[in-house]
Amino acid sequence: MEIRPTTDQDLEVFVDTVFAAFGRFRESPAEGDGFLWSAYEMDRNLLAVTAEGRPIGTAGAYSFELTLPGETVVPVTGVTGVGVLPSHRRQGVLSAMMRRQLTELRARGEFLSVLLASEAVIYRRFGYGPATYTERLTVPRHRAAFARPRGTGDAPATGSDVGSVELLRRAECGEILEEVYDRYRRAQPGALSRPHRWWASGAGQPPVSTAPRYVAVHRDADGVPDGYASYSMGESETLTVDETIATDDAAYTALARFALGHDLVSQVVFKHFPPDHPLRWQLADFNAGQLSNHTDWLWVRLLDIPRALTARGWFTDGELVLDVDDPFLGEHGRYLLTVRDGKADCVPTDREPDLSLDVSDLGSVYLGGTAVSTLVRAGHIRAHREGAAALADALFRAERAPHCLHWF
Ligand SMILES: CC(=O)SCCNC(=O)CCNC(=O)[C@H](O)C(C)(C)COP(=O)(O)OP(=O)(O)OC[C@H]1O[C@@H](n2cnc3c(N)ncnc32)[C@H](O)[C@@H]1OP(=O)(O)O
Repeated sequence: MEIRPTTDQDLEVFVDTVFAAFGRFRESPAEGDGFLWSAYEMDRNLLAVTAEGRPIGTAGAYSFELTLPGETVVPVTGVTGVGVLPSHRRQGVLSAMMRRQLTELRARGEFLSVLLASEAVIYRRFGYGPATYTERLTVPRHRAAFARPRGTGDAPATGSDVGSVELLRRAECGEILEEVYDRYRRAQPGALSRPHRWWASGAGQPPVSTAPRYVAVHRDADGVPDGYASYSMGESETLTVDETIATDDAAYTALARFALGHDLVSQVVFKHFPPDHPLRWQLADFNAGQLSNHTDWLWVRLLDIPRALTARGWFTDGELVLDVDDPFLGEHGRYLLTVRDGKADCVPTDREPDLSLDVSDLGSVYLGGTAVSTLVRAGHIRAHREGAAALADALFRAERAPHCLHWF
């Protein structure tokens, strides 16, 4: 077996191999998936081939930006299109591709890679940890009344809207979606960029794909778009919102009100509902909205620990010694992390550790979406002194729960 880089000439064979690994036929893509492969960067992908030259495995890489806590935007690799033909599984093909890919990413100077895992049992061994989560909120319309907001004097009350909502179709508002998404993702920890070629080629799920959708565009008091909700109405009088993107809470609330105010609808499903979103608190009946499909979304892998830890913003001062194992790459390091005034310093140390952890666990806590204390209680992370987990919880916290809804 050989693993080789691909070029544009390999696009067809790469796509065919990915489809075969997923047991799908290219001729009948799943509804709304769009043409994901039109965003492939063929100079970044890998193909595993047999000695006879037959393709058996694929691993792709996209160039994204990721927003870290503290509104820091950094380059990351989005690993994608990973597959091995059913005839060649459990013989180490994926492991060889992952090793090659991680080595190449480091050689390019990358310090973070991310992915969406098809199965949660695959990627921890390669150093990835689940770092953002998503869920679905279903609200029956007859229970969707909003609580009366508390107004203070002449100031706008929470949930009151000084803007407007315009109803458009997906085909007529591509530029607005792209522009609003870009402003949103720069301030949202855990969010990924959606490069122009994704929107231009419809590579992804709605509303990136050009599947027919209605789009409610929210504009602020000056008429500038500051949010959108892409949605469709389907079976069982259900209105399904693909994604709600808003640059502030007022725009989000206005779009939620818009969706929940539809006639001929008995329930509204908000896909990709952010885990810490206040919408349930805004409804008169706290239990009106049912959360379901809570699942992992973005998995994070640190390739350069000091660089990754000093790149993000921090919100509490403190000092921790982290003892980090990276079994897949056969590495081990002990680092003194010192945070002062929002910035971190991270240097090798031989001091006694506060916490011992695997690099995959560091990936899970890195964006602030998984509490260190949870992983201590789960037996993943070892705390060596009392108070270490609580301090680490406070340190790794982000300004809000990280959330990613880009599908790739
Ligand atoms: C980012 C993405 O693209 S996610 C998409 C991932 N791809 C898919 O889900 C498509 C369908 N599945 C596949 O193509 C293959 O099963 C893959 C790519 C997941 C695994 O490829 P393989 O070449 O079989 O993996 P490999 O032989 O290197 O396995 C390495 C280890 O992981 C384990 N492993 C690999 N896949 C799985 C799995 N799906 N479930 C449980 N264990 C797994 C193997 O048992 C092995 O364990 P060991 O080291 O203890 O023996």
